[in-house]
Amino acid sequence: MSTAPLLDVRDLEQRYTLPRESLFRPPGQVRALNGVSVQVQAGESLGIVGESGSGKSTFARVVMALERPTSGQVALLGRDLNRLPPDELRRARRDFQMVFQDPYGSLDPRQTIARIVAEPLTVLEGADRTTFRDRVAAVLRQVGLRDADMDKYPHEFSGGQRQRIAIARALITQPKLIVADEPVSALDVSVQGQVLNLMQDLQEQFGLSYILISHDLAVVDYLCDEVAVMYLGRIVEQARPEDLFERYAHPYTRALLDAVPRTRAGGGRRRRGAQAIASQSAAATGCPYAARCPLADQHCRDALPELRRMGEGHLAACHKAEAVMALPQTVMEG
Ligand SMILES: Nc1ncnc2c1ncn2[C@@H]1O[C@H](COP(=O)(O)OP(=O)(O)OP(=O)(O)O)[C@@H](O)[C@H]1O
Repeated sequence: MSTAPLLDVRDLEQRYTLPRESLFRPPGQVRALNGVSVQVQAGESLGIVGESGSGKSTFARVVMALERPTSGQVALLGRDLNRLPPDELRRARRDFQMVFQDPYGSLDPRQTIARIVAEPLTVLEGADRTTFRDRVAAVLRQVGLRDADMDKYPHEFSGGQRQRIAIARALITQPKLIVADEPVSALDVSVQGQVLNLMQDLQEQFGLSYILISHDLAVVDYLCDEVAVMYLGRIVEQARPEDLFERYAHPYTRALLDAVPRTRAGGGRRRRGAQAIASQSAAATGCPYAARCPLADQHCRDALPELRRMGEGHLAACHKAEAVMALPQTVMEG
């Protein structure tokens, strides 16, 4: 039996016009999202990985309806968020919340934890924040903090605790989807696991879905049912984590895996190594990855590869996918 997805993203395009370099030249454009389609089922989690500049944060902002896409659709529970009147969009925000990367920068230092955590309710229900103390206390307990913490200020907490506070703020509206943009990358490695465990527990308890954006493949492996690999605004591979790590079909996925040595199932999480910044000056035709790809031939430079099925639930946009899958996939023996 197939059920309607919680989130249905279709053909998302986001172009930014760059400032004119000179009066005599037309302004340049960045195609931050280039035809992204993806679905998330209720209670399931999607990881988005890719280098800096691949469009991950743009995807998060557009899915959160913080910016309107140039074209394409973001439907949550069957409602196209970009077509909702402002009032309905404000009410719909109850169902999707965001957790940001920086637990230091994302919490207002002048506000108490109670006010910070109650903020989404204030926006939604417009009532006085003091009436929300019981609900704040309840979510603080859910994230492993104490009732008394609500009268403190952010500087009194460690990085991991601040991220728990940010998660509490996202949880307070009882959302169905939480978009988490690099939720643990600013934290010590020892604390990362605790926050990911908490996110997993909350998912089981409340049937939440996550979109988890990370440059760290180990993080998405831990928490996600499915992983999409982005390169220059496109999804170039999408699969269950075990397939992505053990049967990857795109050379860019291999390059990402090579950049972060790790072991599966061993808790061998590590911080990222040096990551190249992807260039947006991709040729209009051909595979955007061809210039960096060791397997590229003339066909790759001429024809854009579409996403195609490589196995059950496994998509890859590579003319050489079969050859990539036939390579010894030994990079994971970290
Ligand atoms: N408001 C904007 N105006 C112009 N260009 C933008 C804007 N936002 C993003 N971009 C460009 O869009 C591309 C994708 O950026 P985005 O921040 O989404 O990538 P990312 O994968 O999230 O990178 P990072 O991991 O560094 O956050 C980049 O080339 C970036 O410079």
